[in-house]
Formats: sequence, C-alpha cells, structure tokens
Amino acid sequence: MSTLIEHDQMNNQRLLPRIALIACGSFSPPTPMHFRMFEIAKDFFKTQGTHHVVGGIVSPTHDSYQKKGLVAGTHRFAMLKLALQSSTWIKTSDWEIQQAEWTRTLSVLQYHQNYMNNYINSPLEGDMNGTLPGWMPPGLRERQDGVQLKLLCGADLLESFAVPGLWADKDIEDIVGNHGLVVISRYGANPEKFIFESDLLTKYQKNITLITNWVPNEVSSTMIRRLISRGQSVKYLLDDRVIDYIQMQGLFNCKTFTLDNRKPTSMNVFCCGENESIASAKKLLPSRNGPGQVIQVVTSEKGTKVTTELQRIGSASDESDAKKKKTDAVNV
Ligand SMILES: Nc1ncnc2c1ncn2[C@@H]1O[C@H](COP(=O)(O)OP(=O)(O)OP(=O)(O)O)[C@@H](O)[C@H]1O
Ligand SMILES: O=C(O)c1ccc[n+]([C@@H]2O[C@H](COP(=O)([O-])O)[C@@H](O)[C@H]2O)c1
Repeated sequence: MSTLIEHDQMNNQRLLPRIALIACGSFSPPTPMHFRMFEIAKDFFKTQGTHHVVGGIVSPTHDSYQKKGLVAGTHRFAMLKLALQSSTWIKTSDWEIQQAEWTRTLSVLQYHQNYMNNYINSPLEGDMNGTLPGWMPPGLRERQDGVQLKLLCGADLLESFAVPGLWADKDIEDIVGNHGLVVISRYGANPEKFIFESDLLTKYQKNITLITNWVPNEVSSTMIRRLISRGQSVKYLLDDRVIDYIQMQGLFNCKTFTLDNRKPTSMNVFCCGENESIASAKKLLPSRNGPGQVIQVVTSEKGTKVTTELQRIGSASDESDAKKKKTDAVNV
C-alpha cells in the first residue's frame, strides 16, 4: 500500500485524507524533541494507513506570551530555521511572532487552515503572486480535496487544558471538534486518564490521536537553558547550528565568544522573564490576564548586584503536572 492510497475491503482504491500538523510553543530554544514529534506522528499515520501527512508547521509563540526564558521571537525563529535546514517537510511559520500581540492557539490554527483552504480553492489566482509563505506544504493543488490542519503537541500541553483560566473551554472544543489533536506521550503525563476525566475531551475522543513515543527523550528547553546558563555543554542535545547561534548571540546568559579572538566573555542578554529590568517588568504588571504573564516582581540584593526575578504565580501560569514532574526531576 502506498502512503497516498488505501484499499477498502473490496480492494477498491481510496485516496487517503490529507492532513498537516502544526506545533505551537515557545521553542526557546528548539530541541530535537520538538521535531521528533513530527516524525513520530508522520510514521504513525503512515503505519496506520489512515492519513497522508502533507506537511509540518512549527509556530513559535509571540514575545508577549512572556513565559520564563522566552528569548525574542526573531531569535527563536532564526534558531528554528537553522534546526530545520535538514528537514524536507517541517517548516517554520513566523505569523504568530509578527502579530501585534499574543494569539490564542485556536486563531493560529484557523489562520493557517484558512490560508491553505484559500490556496487550494482558488487555483486560478496563481501562486498568490508567487509569494507563498515558507510554511506552506508543497503540492497542495495536486489534489482538489482539502487538507485538515491538526494541532500536534506533547502530552503536557494537552494536560495544560486543565489549568484553570488558561484555555477557554470554547477554544478547546473548537480545537478538538473542528481541527483535531495529535498527542505525543511524555514522561509524567497520562493522556488516556486525562481524556477520561474530561467530558469534553471524551466527547471528541475520535478526533484525538494518542501516540506512544517508544524512544522517549526528556530533553526540554528548560533543561537546555539551565545547562547553558551554567556554562555546561549542550552538545548532542541541540543541533550544532543552534548551539553556534546561541553562542554568537549570547542567548540564555551563555558564556559567549567575541568574534575576533574567540575568547569567552560573559554577556547578559535580555531574556523575557529572566533578566528584564525592573522598570520594564513593572510596566507589565497592570495588564495581567494572559498566560505566562508577570504578576509579581521580586528584587533581591546579592552583594552590590540587584537581581530581578519575575515570578509567575497563580493558576493561569502554573505549569501542568507533567511539566512540574519534568522540572522536579531536574531539581533533584
Ligand atoms: N521531550 C518532549 N517529548 C514530547 N513532547 C515534547 C517534548 N519537549 C517538548 N515537547 C512538546 O513540544 C511543544 C512545544 O513545547 P515547548 O516549547 O514548551 O517545549 P519545552 O521543551 O517543554 O519548553 P519549556 O521547557 O520551556 O517548557 C509542546 O507541545 C510540548 O509538549
Ligand atoms: O490558546 C490558548 O488559550 C492558549 C493557552 C495557553 C497556551 N497556549 C499556547 O500553547 C503553547 C504553550 O507553549 P509552552 O512553551 O508554554 O508549553 C504556546 O504556543 C501558547 O501560545 C495557548
């Protein structure tokens, strides 16, 4: 059986429905596991023979998401582009980071879905002036049927649906009801139980694809940031091109190298929620209602140096249990 055609019980050929996958997240920095999710999902659908995966899209969130450790969108986009140079089918979309403010995931799905629909349904309009965005899967007009865009995520993101006030119920219903979810297992998360305990998710269970990652790897952006800020090696945990970029740009408080003599110099670079000035942190305080936003500023003196710590407290910015377990595992 080819990846495009399935045979029914009468051995009639039927074209497999086409799907594209989009992963939303911080990607600060992007790790190989962010991209493994795509490969694992594509293999799954190929093995099941139920869908043809036409493309993968990575959509980094807007800077105003303000999660701890979030470097500027331009850096995250650049790192994603470097890391994805070796992929033939996973592309990055900069649409979210180009917006004026943080965009909810449902709107991100709708934007990319509508763009693909318009392209497939208006073949007479050419290639939209030859300027198709880089994230568009190739060959969409080879067939006339639509492409369903599904949200691809790790099981911890699924479990974040239960964080009070974080996601809107109607958005969750729209995402699982109209788009579909593809969930990759992750240490510390129990997506089967999580779905069972939610009436809403149980109702749309047929639109949720749970995939076991049999070769788990608990690398996370948090752990990478921690190692880098301690001056420890992240080689073989990140793409070499991403490591070079981090060093050259001095991201995540890494010990970077000057271009001329390649001697390490300590360089503090702005990272949202990590090194922001007190003044700009205070500026953020009044407008608290989105996830990941700063709601408390704690300043402490270490010798003569004043450090500013932006704490995320309250249910809307709590990490999911899975993420907590993941982080706890590192803290031991
Ligand atoms: N090791 C992993 N296994 C499975 N899914 C993962 C893994 N790492 C990240 N993901 C998924 O990738 C997506 C983007 O996640 P995100 O940018 O938050 O990565 P992260 O490494 O968990 O970041 P952070 O440590 O900063 O929270 C999410 O859906 C998340 O569940
Ligand atoms: O749409 C929402 O309501 C919503 C609520 C919380 C988080 N998200 C998105 O989910 C992603 C979570 O990323 P992260 O790094 O916090 O795991 C990121 O892309 C956010 O924009 C989206």
